[in-house]
Amino acid sequence: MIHVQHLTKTYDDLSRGKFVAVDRISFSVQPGEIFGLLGPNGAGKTTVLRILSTVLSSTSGIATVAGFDVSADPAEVRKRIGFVSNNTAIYDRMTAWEMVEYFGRLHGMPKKELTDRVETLFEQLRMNEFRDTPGAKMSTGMKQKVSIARAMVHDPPVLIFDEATLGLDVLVARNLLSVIRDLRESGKCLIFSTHIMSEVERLCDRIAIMHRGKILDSGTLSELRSRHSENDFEELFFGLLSNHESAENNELAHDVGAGI
Ligand SMILES: Nc1ncnc2c1ncn2[C@@H]1O[C@H](COP(=O)(O)OP(=O)(O)OP(=O)(O)O)[C@@H](O)[C@H]1O
Repeated sequence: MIHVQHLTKTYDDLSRGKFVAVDRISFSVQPGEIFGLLGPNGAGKTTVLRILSTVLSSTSGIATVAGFDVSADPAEVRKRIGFVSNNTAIYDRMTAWEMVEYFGRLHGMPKKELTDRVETLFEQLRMNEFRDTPGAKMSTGMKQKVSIARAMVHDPPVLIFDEATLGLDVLVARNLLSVIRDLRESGKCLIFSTHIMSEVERLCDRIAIMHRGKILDSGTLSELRSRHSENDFEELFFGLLSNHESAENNELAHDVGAGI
């Protein structure tokens, strides 16, 4: 469903010059699977997800969603993808219902189909008690549900959650994780990015650990544990990060020594 191969993104940064934010990464995600992108701030997660959702172009490499190339067929990709982040704008004066319906209209959904779909979503995400509440009066949890509903209104087979639990209290975050599990059961293809280790441990079928633009390793939790002979996931994660940093520093020292 999602295929990423040797994907690279270089930014022209005023202070850092050419900066490689994503460095030749590859991964695939299948329907009915939750794929976790785990990495510290600045690892490159958001950049990858923004390329997949067609809002950012890559420098090189290939990314396809449901068989459509993100650069060649962005409109086809957008039809098949929903994006949930932690900073989706919620309009103060629109009600929950109006906001979700509005996004359905943007996707060109016919009236009857749209009304049925919004009914189903409000039921599924338990949003009926605040369907007429305007954005200005919503709690953080209500706003997050509206963000999810509007990302799902066109029933995309792929859903991307970018640091979606950031700033949520534990109860709301827990509820979101359970919604994501339900989506997996319904066969959706899901990518979940976070810097919180316990979330990927509890939720994800496969995990890619990202740092400084690279995927350091990926696999199921048990594959990662056995490959690195480490049962404690936190130890495993920090071990991978610090090995990578030492290797990069050694490479740099070698290049400086050789006058490169
Ligand atoms: N427009 C830009 N111009 C220059 N550098 C950028 C730009 N956008 C992102 N970066 C840099 O690219 C790197 C990766 O950023 P990105 O936001 O993808 O990381 P992330 O893993 O999502 O981290 P975070 O959780 O902090 O958002 C960072 O060093 C960031 O400063």
